Amino acid sequence: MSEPLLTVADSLKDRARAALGSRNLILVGLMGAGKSSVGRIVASQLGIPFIDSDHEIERVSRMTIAELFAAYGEDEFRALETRVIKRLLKSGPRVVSTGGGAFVNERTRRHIKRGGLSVWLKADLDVLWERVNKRDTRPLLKTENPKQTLENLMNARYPIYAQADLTVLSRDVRKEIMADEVLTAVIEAQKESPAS
Ligand SMILES: Nc1ncnc2c1ncn2[C@@H]1O[C@H](COP(=O)(O)OP(=O)(O)O)[C@@H](O)[C@H]1O
Ligand SMILES: O=C(O)C1=C[C@@H](OP(=O)(O)O)[C@@H](O)[C@H](O)C1
Ligand SMILES: [Mg+2]
Repeated sequence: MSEPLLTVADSLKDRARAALGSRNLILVGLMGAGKSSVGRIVASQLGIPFIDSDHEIERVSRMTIAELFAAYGEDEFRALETRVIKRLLKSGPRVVSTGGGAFVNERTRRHIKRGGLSVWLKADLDVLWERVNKRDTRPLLKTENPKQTLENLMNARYPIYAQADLTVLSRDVRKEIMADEVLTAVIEAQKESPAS
């Protein structure tokens, strides 16, 4: 009797899982890029735990991100974010979705670079804006002109996100398709650098 053929989708998951090994996969990029929602799908495809650093920060502090910014300011939030991400990356494999400012912070970036394979979900301004303007939970966008603020953040941060190991273009396609593209990028990276 012949062996059942693996479906294309199964082989994508399996190949990505093998390529990742015991490393963590860390999603970085601007607000609205899809780190939290795509990261969750990627983890479930890979069959490994998913953690969103913002959710973990909210869990340990018992405050929302907005409350933390309001009560302690951005610098304190960044210090807490560094500690939480350092701890989350201590063991793997996991998919860790970070908040948009995490990779921009030098200390946090160092932990991410050491802690696994980083993926930048890169999107253009209109895609990001369409997504973030539907919710008012992001303290950095509570400005007179939030779209301009987002554009300023893009200009300041994109050269830094470009230091991530991999880049995947985040566009208006289903989140499942974005997740498959992340898996494909993990496989491709392994082909280019099999020792890693
Ligand atoms: N590929 C996508 N297509 C449509 N909507 C998306 C896509 N990716 C994310 N979203 C939506 O955009 C918003 C921001 O996504 P989220 O995952 O929270 O981004 P991030 O964590 O990078 O800020 C959410 O409402 C999410 O459902
Ligand atoms: O870009 C940033 O500095 C931030 C992004 C947010 O996460 P998302 O990128 O998941 O929205 C959250 O960590 C906080 O509001 C600060
Ligand atoms: Mg998020």
